[in-house]
Amino acid sequence: MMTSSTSEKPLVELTKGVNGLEKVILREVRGSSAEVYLYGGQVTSWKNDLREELLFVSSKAIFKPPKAIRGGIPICFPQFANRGPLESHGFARNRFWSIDKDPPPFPASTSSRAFVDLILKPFEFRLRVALSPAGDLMLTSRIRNTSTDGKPFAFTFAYHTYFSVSDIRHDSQEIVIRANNTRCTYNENTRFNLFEVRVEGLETLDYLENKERFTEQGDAITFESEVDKIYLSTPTKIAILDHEKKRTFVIRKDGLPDAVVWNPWDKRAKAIADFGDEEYKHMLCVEAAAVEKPITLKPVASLTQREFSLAAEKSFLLVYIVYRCFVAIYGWSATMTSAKDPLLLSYFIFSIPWVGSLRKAHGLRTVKRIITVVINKYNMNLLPH
Ligand SMILES: O=P(O)(O)OC[C@H]1O[C@@H](O)[C@H](O)[C@@H](O)[C@@H]1O
Repeated sequence: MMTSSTSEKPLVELTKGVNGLEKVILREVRGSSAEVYLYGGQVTSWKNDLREELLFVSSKAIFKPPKAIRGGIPICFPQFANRGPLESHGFARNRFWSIDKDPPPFPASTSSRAFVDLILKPFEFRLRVALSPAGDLMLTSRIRNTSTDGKPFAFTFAYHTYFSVSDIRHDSQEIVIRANNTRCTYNENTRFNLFEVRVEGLETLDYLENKERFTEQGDAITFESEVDKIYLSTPTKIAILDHEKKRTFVIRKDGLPDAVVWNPWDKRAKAIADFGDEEYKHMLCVEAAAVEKPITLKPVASLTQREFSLAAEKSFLLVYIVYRCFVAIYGWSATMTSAKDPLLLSYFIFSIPWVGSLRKAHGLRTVKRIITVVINKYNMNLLPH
């Protein structure tokens, strides 16, 4: 399992973490790293090459059995939430896993040298956590039906990922008007905030909320209250855009059709003992999952493999705005004029001084609003499905 590097620190290191619990540190030469606790087989840290933490772990997390660690990537297995007779989210997240010294060969080839193989017995749940040279985090679960009673094995599953985000809330503004000694205030919840955290890839999909089925509206998902939704039949790629941190998380998943989106918001946060009252602002769970339809393994050693990877890409607000404007203008002119590319390009170029003069006359805020309205109106997704 352990691989040496030419740099000072090893690529894979087994060490002690909080409360003396064993953890494995994965490092890549460019500086990215990840940490995995054997307790829960749980990733608790993933840092990019600038050593910025990308996952959220609560300051109140209890690193002690039987409580699962609040944050990182707990694994929900063999039951998601309370959808069955077991404890909430199953037991994989509060059992001790072992290092799998002799894992069976991996079907998928990987260029990663920083990885660890874990196993949860007696179920034969094998987990590989790998860090790619570019700093992407990859988790692969291989689960075998080891039952000898000839029965199939059905389970639900989730990689319950807690992402670290700048501030999940919409930018709420209090406007105060004074007239004749009367003070009038109102809260404007600006849906036009370009800095909001948004999830793309789930719009227009069906979701379950409190066991009822709804359909998401056309816009990308933004947050202004508690969210606990299970999106169904989701694409293999979902993105979380966080312009304030200049970061886009790209989640890629295979064999996990659902995606759970969870943030407890202020009231529920207060009711969770191992979670800070204000911490909901800086976390967002987007979980690659199989919830609605359990995964069923036939009897006699049948095996399934479920993959999941995370990339954190730098995003630049200006480039994003320009891109979205271009896409919006393209969409508009294609509908209105059936114009061809050179004409579209000229629309785009001519729009730049127009944006400049609008800014002079009405301020940056108005320009931002107009741009966002156009973007939202045409709802051009950044990600191809
Ligand atoms: O407190 P737990 O058991 O870790 O669960 C946290 C949340 O996990 C989410 O995945 C569920 O959708 C929520 O319903 C749940 O509240």
